[in-house]
Amino acid sequence: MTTTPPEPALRVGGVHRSYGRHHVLRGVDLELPAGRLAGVVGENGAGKSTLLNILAGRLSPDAGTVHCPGRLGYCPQQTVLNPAFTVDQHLRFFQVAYDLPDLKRAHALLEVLNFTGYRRHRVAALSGGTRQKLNLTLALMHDPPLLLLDEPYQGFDWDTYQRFWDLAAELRDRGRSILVVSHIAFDTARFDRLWHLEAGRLVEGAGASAAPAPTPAVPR
Ligand SMILES: Nc1ncnc2c1ncn2[C@@H]1O[C@H](COP(=O)(O)OP(=O)(O)OP(=O)(O)O)[C@@H](O)[C@H]1O
Repeated sequence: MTTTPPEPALRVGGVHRSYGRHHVLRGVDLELPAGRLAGVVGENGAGKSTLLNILAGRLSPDAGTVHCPGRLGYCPQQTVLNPAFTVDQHLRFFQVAYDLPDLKRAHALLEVLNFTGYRRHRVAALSGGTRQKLNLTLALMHDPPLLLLDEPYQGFDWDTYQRFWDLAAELRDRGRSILVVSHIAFDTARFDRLWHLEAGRLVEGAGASAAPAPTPAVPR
């Protein structure tokens, strides 16, 4: 009896994207199986956010295909939060948008990321790191099979940075696929696969922007 290999969570082929005459992506190919934690690193301006926007369906490629059979969670580099609303109100809006029966998972994520105490605080009054915790929670709270995370640990303190990686490992172990995009990758050993976005294409391996875990590797 032959068994069909499981469908990858994400399959990308020959993606090109230009802004005017600036040809940013020049044939990106990528396949992400279920239950993998993968990274894309690249210098500032390499096209990482452009790629993630295309994968998330927020931007059209000029050419190429993106196949993603399930739901996805997208954590954008720029938080899309309303400063006038509280953390709880954001959770409620996204509960409706995701059609979730309850907020159990969202509240568990608040605990994991250690910001339950801010539930009634308005976004305007939150620190940058706490806003990013909310940004990440909104991307994860519906527990999708594929996560696209753009600079997800920006602004995190050391403890939260560690909590982020524990959470990512737990999601991976539950079969979720995670693609983390960053201009710099400490702790490269945490990734099952790592690509470098270079001259508009993905090159497998650490590449110039990746650094082995320095001591101390504290993100700022
Ligand atoms: N809307 C736009 N119009 C014109 N050029 C753009 C636009 N968005 C991005 N670019 C350009 O495309 C290139 C890639 O940008 P992108 O934001 O994807 O890079 P990045 O790798 O995510 O950078 P960073 O690490 O600084 O976030 C840059 O040169 C940028 O100036």
